[in-house]
Amino acid sequence: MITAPAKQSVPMLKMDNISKYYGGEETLAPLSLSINKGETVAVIGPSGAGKTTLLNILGTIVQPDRGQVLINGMSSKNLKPGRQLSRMVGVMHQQLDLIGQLSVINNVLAGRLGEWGLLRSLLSLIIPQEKALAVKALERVGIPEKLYQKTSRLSGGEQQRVAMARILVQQPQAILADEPISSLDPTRAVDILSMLVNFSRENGQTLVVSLHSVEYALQYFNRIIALRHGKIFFDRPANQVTREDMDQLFQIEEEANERCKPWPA
Ligand SMILES: Nc1ncnc2c1ncn2[C@@H]1O[C@H](COP(=O)(O)OP(=O)(O)OP(=O)(O)O)[C@@H](O)[C@H]1O
Repeated sequence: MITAPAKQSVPMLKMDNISKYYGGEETLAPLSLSINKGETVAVIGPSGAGKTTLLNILGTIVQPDRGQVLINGMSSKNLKPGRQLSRMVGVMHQQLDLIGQLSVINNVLAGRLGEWGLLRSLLSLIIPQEKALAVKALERVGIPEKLYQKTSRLSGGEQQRVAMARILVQQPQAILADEPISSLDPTRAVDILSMLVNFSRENGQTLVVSLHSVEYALQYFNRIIALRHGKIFFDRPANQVTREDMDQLFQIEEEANERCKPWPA
């Protein structure tokens, strides 16, 4: 009997030999990786390793100097900004990109801008469009009562929830979040991170998050991509990462130690 070959699914996110230079310095070395649909991935590494740059390239916010990014099998260069791109990837930046002067509902509905044309987007500032979507998303992140509040009056943790509600409303196939818990205390950090991971799992979305906390990376994510000096230091399932891997990843540079030696007498 002849059996059909197993159908290979297209990776959700793929980087082929990506390089990025800033001021002549190599920020990302030729780097390749592939992330499947529905994977939850933490990107970790020392400060300056290139985590934000990697996420920004995957999110098509920054263009690589060499190589190509494929999103759901399509070159990112061919994805049209607007509806097509917003259905594929949603990005949560460290700074959240909320407009403080606007009410929460308008910031949440900004997740729909990719779907709406210019006129509808402008109209929504006066008469919020698809209000039910915003209400539902705010209920899911636990702050439905903040619907009409001015966003700048919310606490840091509440603003983080607004940014999450905006992603829920956008419903991209892949969510890229850059240090989504950096400004939060440990209890709120756990709330936000578990919410993000649970929502993306429920919706079958791919999730890629950059994190400083190794502990949270190992606890919440299936796969860990570790960067060091713009290169992949290791890339493996979270349950196969060892203490030794982490020690090596974060070890202080020998040169840095040299620099810190006391002056000779
Ligand atoms: N727009 C830019 N212009 C110039 N240099 C940049 C730019 N963006 C990043 N870099 C440099 O690229 C390197 C990697 O930065 P990146 O922010 O990607 O690292 P990171 O791993 O996210 O760091 P952190 O954990 O501190 O946020 C750093 O040396 C940084 O100074």
